[in-house]
Amino acid sequence: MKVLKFGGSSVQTPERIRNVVKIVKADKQARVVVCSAFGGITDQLINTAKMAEKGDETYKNLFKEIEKRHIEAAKELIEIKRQSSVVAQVKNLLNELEELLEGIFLLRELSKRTLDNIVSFGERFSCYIISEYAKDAGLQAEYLDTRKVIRTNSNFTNAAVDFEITDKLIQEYIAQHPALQIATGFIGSNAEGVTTTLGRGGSDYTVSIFGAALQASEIEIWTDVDGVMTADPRKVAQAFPVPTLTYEEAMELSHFGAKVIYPPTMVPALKKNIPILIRNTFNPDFKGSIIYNQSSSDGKAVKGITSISNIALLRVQGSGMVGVAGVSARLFGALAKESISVILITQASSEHSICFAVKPEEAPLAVKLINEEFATEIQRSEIDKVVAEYDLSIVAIVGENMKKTSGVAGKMFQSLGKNGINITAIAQGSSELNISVVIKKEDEVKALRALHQAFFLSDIKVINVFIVGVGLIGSTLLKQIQEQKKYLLKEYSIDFKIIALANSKKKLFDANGIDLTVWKERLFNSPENMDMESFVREMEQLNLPNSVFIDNTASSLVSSFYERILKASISIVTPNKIASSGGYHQYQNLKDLAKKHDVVYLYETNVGAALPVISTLQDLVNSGDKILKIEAVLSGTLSYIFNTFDSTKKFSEVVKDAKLKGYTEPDPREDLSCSDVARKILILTRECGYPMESSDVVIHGFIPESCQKAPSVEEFFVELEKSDAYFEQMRANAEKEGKVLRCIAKFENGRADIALQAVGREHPFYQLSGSDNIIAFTTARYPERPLLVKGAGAGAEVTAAGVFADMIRIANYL
Ligand SMILES: NC(=O)C1=CN([C@@H]2O[C@H](COP(=O)(O)OP(=O)(O)OC[C@H]3O[C@@H](n4cnc5c(N)ncnc54)[C@H](O)[C@@H]3O)[C@@H](O)[C@H]2O)C=CC1
Ligand SMILES: N[C@@H](CC=O)C(=O)O
Ligand code: NA
Repeated sequence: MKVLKFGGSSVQTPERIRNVVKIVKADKQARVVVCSAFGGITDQLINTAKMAEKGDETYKNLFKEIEKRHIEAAKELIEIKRQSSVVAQVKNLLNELEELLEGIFLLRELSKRTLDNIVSFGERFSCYIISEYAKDAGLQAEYLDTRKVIRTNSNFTNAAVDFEITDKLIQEYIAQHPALQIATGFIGSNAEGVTTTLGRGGSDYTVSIFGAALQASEIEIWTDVDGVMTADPRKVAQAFPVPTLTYEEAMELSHFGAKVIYPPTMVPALKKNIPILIRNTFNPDFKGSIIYNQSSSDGKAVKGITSISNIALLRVQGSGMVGVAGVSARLFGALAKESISVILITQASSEHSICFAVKPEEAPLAVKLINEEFATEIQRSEIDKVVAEYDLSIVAIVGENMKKTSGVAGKMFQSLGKNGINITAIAQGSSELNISVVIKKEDEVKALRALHQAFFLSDIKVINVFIVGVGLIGSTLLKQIQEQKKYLLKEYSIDFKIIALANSKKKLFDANGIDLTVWKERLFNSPENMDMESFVREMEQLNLPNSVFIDNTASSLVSSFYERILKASISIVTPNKIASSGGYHQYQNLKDLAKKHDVVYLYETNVGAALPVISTLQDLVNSGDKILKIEAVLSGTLSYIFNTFDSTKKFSEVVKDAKLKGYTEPDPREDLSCSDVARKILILTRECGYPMESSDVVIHGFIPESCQKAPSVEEFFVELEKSDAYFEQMRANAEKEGKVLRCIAKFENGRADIALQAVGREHPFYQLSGSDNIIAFTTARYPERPLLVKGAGAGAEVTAAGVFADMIRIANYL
């Protein structure tokens, strides 16, 4: 035998009622069906009564609405030949309600007793109409006004059930009434037969009472969600229903906001050990959640993540508390006197402070009470004056199996830490059913998402990506991400979600992720103009976990925001060399900030594009090797130029060709003037531990002064053409000696310089082609034959691939 309950949203409209009856009809074991008032009616009844109490005559309009809704529902649901008698019965009830309201209006008085009576009409209307419709639908059904069987005390609006009498009344009634009972939720009556209501959670409680009294095999609570969810789906989109949970887990989860079921309503079921199923009326084929007394064997330590959005934290501390008995008794006694409920408590074993959370609206009174209670100690400076901290949230993970599993707390704190979420207080009940942390309110949703990710989606790691710069490198990167998306998801469970894109003109944000097949159109058509300040602000405000910022520009304005971005606990990947080659202090500061905020700052493509140059150097240094010398060809552009330039080509043509092939900087003067190489060798010296500045790098430039000084890229090319003969001469001279030209950067004995050199066959840099870079590390461990890194050092594909590889490194770290 089963008992079922359908809440207000399940019986909101005639169409939904038809669906409910269909579900009931399909269930041969259903014995009692408890229903709530039609969705919204209870509140409307209360409002109507309150308006009448105030003498506001427009209460009559509200009453008319209530009247209309029920008569229309009856007309729509009941077959023609029985309609008039059912409508007449509804009208009788409505007349009774109308008279009651009139009485309130005349007397201007609304007692709790009267309010209970008024509110009871909601369930009486709905269950009567539903029972009549059920008959039409072919069920042998009857209306049960539960005031006949649920006996309570006279604590109106929140009456306590007398189980001894109630159980007996229910058992007798059901024994005498073989038809399916459509029973009113929420209401009962006292010993004198006066109507009462059961307080919060009303109809859930009713079905639990019936289930327990009848020793039902199951209690089904039909609602508008798929079950008890792993997290609030309005805050965590990936939340999913928990298949099984214990009564205790359900209570913990419900206590903290997941309002699927009101905890006390489970008590009768729990006492008789009756499973409670949570089912979705809008998705009846889904099996929902089962709440019973077996802890699950699926190995999942955490069942759900939940939160209380707004709390205040109070701290009572001082030397006068250490080892003194009775402090907490006085503290919580003072709060209890004013019925202030304490949500969470922590005390360190030093006994120096007690910290606890209350509702923010109760905090001022709590502060006052405590300061009064401990006035003497405060005056003697034994206890500090207590103050409240506001705008905080509690986030908790819940699960019975946590006590059997190690590392759960570690995982919780790690995932919060990595997302820059600071923990103000921690509490774990000794039952180990719940670990709660107090954090800033603004971090609540981020924390829920990060924890949900860590505990439930560990199979798929979503990395939220913000990209500025979608030129050559940026657009190639997007293409690569799109091509590789499926593979990364399948092989590594990494999901790069592009949340924002921008170029120098437009920006586009979409918290649901931007579809990479249409990013160009979307960015182009975006109504939002780009400015870095608002881009960063929006990124900060979104406050998404596992966020990564990608800078694919060559802009110093963009890199000037890195500091702020790292401080917001957002990792950075960039091929832009400006930050790493600016002031040494800034370079070091960014590295320190990344460490401090537990995020990652990667810039491998600053030198040699995707070639493992910086990481190799870091490995050498970190493992204790000593760098004696670095000699390198660090410009893909210059390498390409000198590998391609021969007697058949003009120098200026080859430079244009390099630009076309995507090797040059956005401004090719930077390549030709060696300032790009200077930046790269400077970065390498810094990675070796030398605090060098760009002015310390000596450049023996080789382009004529007129080119060097050209005020624009166009004029630069004009000047370059004028110098074609000069470059041809340089090349021919080298060729005569059997040599080739190479722009070589060198770092040795703390000194860095760059010069164009003619090298012969014996030189390790002689054999280069395309945009090859080569880097030779002579170290204590590689003294004679240096460690060489060689390969294409510029170009869109390799550079984007290097950026992508850094992103994957971060994804693996987060
Ligand atoms: N081409 C290559 O082989 C390599 C390039 N790099 C670096 O990659 C970066 C990008 O180079 P490319 O893609 O060739 O440049 P690009 O000129 O093709 O694209 C730059 C992008 O940045 C955007 N942008 C510029 N200033 C901006 C601002 N203030 N705010 C927002 N967006 C801005 C532009 O609108 C454009 O979308 C540069 O820092 C370059 O040094 C690094 C290694 C190799
Ligand atoms: N313009 C650069 C690109 C890589 O940093 C080069 O030519 O090497
Ligand atoms: Na590199």
